[in-house]
Formats: sequence, C-alpha cells, structure tokens
Amino acid sequence: MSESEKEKRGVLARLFGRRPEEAAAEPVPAQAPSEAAVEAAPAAPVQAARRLNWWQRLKAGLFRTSSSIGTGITELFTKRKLDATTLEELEDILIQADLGLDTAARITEAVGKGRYDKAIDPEEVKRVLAAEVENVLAPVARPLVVDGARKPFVILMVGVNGSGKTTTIGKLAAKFRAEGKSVMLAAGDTFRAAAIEQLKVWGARTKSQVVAREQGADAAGLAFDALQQAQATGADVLLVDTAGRLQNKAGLMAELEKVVRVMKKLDESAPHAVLLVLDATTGQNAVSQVEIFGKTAGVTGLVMTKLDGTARGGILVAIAAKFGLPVHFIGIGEAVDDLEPFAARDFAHAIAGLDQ
Ligand SMILES: Nc1nc2c(ncn2[C@@H]2O[C@H](COP(=O)(O)OP(=O)(O)OP(=O)(O)O)[C@@H](O)[C@H]2O)c(=O)[nH]1
Repeated sequence: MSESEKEKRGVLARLFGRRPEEAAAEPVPAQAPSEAAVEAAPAAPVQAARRLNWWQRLKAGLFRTSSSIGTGITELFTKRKLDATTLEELEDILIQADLGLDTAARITEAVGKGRYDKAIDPEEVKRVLAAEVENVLAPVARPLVVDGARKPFVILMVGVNGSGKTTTIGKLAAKFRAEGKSVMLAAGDTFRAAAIEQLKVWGARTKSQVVAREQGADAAGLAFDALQQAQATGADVLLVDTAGRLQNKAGLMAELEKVVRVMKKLDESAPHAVLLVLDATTGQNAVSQVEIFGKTAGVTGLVMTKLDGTARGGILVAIAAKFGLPVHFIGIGEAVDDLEPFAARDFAHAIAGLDQ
C-alpha cells in the first residue's frame, strides 16, 4: 500500500472512529460500519451475534484492568494460603485497581469467609470478586429510557474536555437512528472549532440534522435555536453537546446552567436526561467530576468511556458504590459500535477475567 493511501486510510479512520489497522484492512473508501444498521434495527439472530461480539470486545477492551487484577490475585494465592496477610495484600490490589475502599473491603471479607488457613484457587477468588462487583453494579445498570411522550427527548451531554462527549453523541445518534428515531444534534461545544466539525461529521454519517454556529458563539442561544428547530421538525431526540473547558470552572458551570434555563423557556421539562461522560483513564479524578457536575448540572446518568485504555476500569465500581447514579452506557473504543448499554454481570465478569 502506498504512503498516501495509508495516510488516506488514517484520515478516514480518524473521521469515522475506526482503528487505523481496521481501516487499513478494508477497501478505500472505508464505509461507515453502521450505515446499514442505521437504516433498520437488526433481527434477533443478528442481535445474538452482536451480543457475543460485544462480549468478546468488552473482554478485550477491559483486558488491562482484568489482567492487572487477575495477575495480582494469581501471584498472591498460587503458593500461599489465605490468612490475614494475604487478605490485606488482596485488599491493596483491589484498591490499586480503583475499586474503592468500601468495595475492596467488602470483596476481601467475602473472600475470607470460611476459608481461613486454607489454600484457595485464584479462580475462586475471581469468582467471589465478580459476584461482589455485580452486587454493587446491578442497582446502577439502568438503560436510558427515551420517553416517546417527550418530543423531542432532550439529552444534554456534559463532562470535562476530552472525556468523549462528542464521540458519544455520535455513537448514541447511530443507536437512535438504528431504532428508527429522528435525531437532531446541537453543536453546543462552541469553545472548540474541531468539536463543531466533529459533530457535523457524525451528523452526516448518521443522517442527523446538525444545528451549529461559529466558534465562540453563545452556547445557550444555540441550544435554544436547536430545541426550537427540533420542535418544529418533530425530531424524536435532541442531543446537545457542551464545552468541557472554558476560562474557568465557574464559567463552565454558569454556561451549563444558562443552557438549561433557556431550553426550559421552550419546554419546562427539558432537558429530559443529563448525561455525564467520564473518561475511565482519569481514575480517581472521575470521582470529583461526578461531585462537581452532579451538584451543578443535575446529572441524571453516567456514561464511562475509554475503558479500553486503562488498567483502572475499577473506577466505575467505586463510582457506582459512592453515588448510586444510573450508568447507562460504557465505551470501549473509538468506533461507532464501541458503545453499549451497561450490563452489570458482563462488566463484573470481564474485569474479573472470567468467562461470561
Ligand atoms: N480508546 C477510546 N477512545 C475514545 C473513547 N471515546 C472517545 N474516545 C476518544 O477520545 C478523544 C476525545 O473525545 P471527544 O469526543 O472529542 O471528547 P469531548 O469530551 O467532546 O472533548 P471536548 O470537545 O474537548 O470537550 C477522541 O479521540 C475520541 O475518539 C473510548 O471509549 N475509547
């Protein structure tokens, strides 16, 4: 393959969220994989295949997390019996994997129960870990329900810059389109020109109308226009992007509040969902982001991205235990189908390195 062709494939990969090596394996021009899916919802056998595929990708995506936990557990319990010292070391491994102090203590206690002074198979420790993690996650694994009576159903996406808001909007737009919904996108991250362009690309790709203004435009005014247009055209869903970075935190929060205020002038019940997008690679930082955005932006649910790029995917467990906020979706890559509804059991098994 020539250098220019490689470069072309790289650009397509960046635009359409494909991994360069995936794009390189396909003929140019790379077709968006979900284009067909956007037209119609998949049939049951296709869904079953997709699910299997998702599980494999989830496991692969969470590999860094599961191997850091799994290797620690295997090394710890291979030659040593279970006692206070090994349990303390287990707790340290779990804390280092960002599972949070409470969950780490809870898992350690469950592993120790009735097993003192005995040898324990590392696989059994992983099974206890998975069961305890699933118990923590099950109450927060809640789907995002788009209420058809709210038209448009307005979803405000918030989060710090680079957390994956714009990409997640694109992935969500593809999902809603695949369900046959009409979607409008509001390019409310007016702080960053590239974010506006990125959203336009997602709009074209998912056949969703994009409402955008120039960089630096008033985000609240844009959100107002977008909602007005979505109402006028009868769109089912309006996804509103926001800036993750302004001159300072107070400015950012004031802007978010203004965006909400002006949309309420057109629809008192809007926004119907406020999704905080968290980047898993930021580890403990994600906890303070939930605190800050939760207080000021009225967050109704979470999306955690980049679980594929970190050994600290356990942070999702710590956040679930601490805040109890619904976790709607997780992202394990940049491609359009790398976002899926959050399933407690799958996640718990994947981070424990167990089969489904
Ligand atoms: N590996 C990986 N990368 C992701 C994931 N989600 C998003 N990204 C990448 O993260 C980078 C930032 O994503 P954006 O969607 O631009 O983030 P943003 O929050 O909109 O950022 P701002 O516009 O600066 O506020 C991009 O390169 C995305 O492709 C994910 O689940 N896994």
